[in-house]
Amino acid sequence: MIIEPRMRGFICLTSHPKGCEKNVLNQIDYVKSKGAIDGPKKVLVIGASTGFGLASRITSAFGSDAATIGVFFEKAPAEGKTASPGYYNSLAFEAAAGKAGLYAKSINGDAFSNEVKEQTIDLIKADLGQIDLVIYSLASPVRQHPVSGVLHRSVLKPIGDTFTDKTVDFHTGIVSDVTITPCSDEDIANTVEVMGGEDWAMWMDALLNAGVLADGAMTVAYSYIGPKVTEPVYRKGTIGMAKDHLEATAFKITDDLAKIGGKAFVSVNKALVTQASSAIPVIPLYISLLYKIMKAEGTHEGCIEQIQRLFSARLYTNGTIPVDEKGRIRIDDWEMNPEVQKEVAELWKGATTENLTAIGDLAGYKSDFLNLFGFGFDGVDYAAEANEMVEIPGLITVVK
Ligand SMILES: NC(=O)c1ccc[n+]([C@@H]2O[C@H](COP(=O)([O-])OP(=O)(O)OC[C@H]3O[C@@H](n4cnc5c(N)ncnc54)[C@H](O)[C@@H]3O)[C@@H](O)[C@H]2O)c1
Repeated sequence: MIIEPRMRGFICLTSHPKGCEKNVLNQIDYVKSKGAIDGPKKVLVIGASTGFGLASRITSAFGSDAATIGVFFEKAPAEGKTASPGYYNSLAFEAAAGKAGLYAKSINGDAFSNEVKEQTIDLIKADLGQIDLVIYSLASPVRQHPVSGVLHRSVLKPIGDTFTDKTVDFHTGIVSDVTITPCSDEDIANTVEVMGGEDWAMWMDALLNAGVLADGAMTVAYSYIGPKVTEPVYRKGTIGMAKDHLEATAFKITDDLAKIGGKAFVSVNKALVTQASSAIPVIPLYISLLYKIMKAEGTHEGCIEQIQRLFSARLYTNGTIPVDEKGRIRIDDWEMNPEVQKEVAELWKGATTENLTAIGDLAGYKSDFLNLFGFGFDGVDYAAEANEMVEIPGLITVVK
């Protein structure tokens, strides 16, 4: 079928297999162009199909020749209906890994469930024995708790006060005010259940108890801090409470891993266009302004540049891993540069529908967003028939 983007709100309902392949191949080329990293050899990536998780899988495989197991929750294709982009990304990744002689297998299912954890452990035991790096990169709006069975839904709300500020509808370019009423205590608790550190700790516990973590194994989860303008809805809002919990969980996991000499880290990454971040009010306007400034000064990075730098300049340097006063790795350093932040704050004050295309990088935002779904890549013939039914060979699908 001919596949075109079909937008609904902040998601795109279709994705292009050839375009997703191009997206993955571009990222592989980038990692290869930066040279080898003396990095991990056997890696589990939880949330491996898009965004930072996909970039972590690609960097591990093509930067360090690592064998990778990827866990994700993606929609497989059906006749006349495209798969979700993470599915096609993973297909392309596995094909490229196979060509390069690298082990790569994937598990599609709910990572919050016991079943997916058990399947993953079985696969590690059967194929890899032990792993030396676990990347935890889930972004999800819901989590069914594996013990209580309760379905928790996360919310993106301020705490205490109603929040009003600018936001942009990145499809239309219209800048308007958005008002978000404060959350309830239950909202905070639910968001922490979904995006906090409990599931990360459960994974590490299960892997450790099963004996599938190598001596000195490391685990890294991703967090975000961001600027003052997004603080009420992000870092000081419900999601920020979840990130506080995730960051605190790193210390608990490090204690648990002491017996194998392992360590847990949180890496604070840059704000980027991903499916997860497009859903957060205010963030798209901030990202449009940030991109403009960082591109002008030559410091702009996407997921792959961020993660390649995280591996090569932070995690695997043969020296101590540098952390901030709260024990976090900072790869958002270029974003949080005070000069950059000062410029964003200035632009923010004057941003309107009329001037955003000039003062911000709305075009870059839109193009990155389309790219997430495999659209807008040079070298892909979008007018040609594409086979939506391509499937990942050997994919383990876990249905509860
Ligand atoms: N995007 C940003 O600007 C940004 C910045 C800093 C940190 N982060 C953090 O990075 C992490 C990853 O975010 P992203 O933006 O790359 O998100 P993303 O939406 O691109 O990726 C999410 C991944 O999680 C998987 N997933 C979701 N629910 C799942 C489930 N129930 N079971 C199995 N897999 C599931 C998806 O399949 C996908 O692989 C998050 O913790 C996020 O907070 C994001």
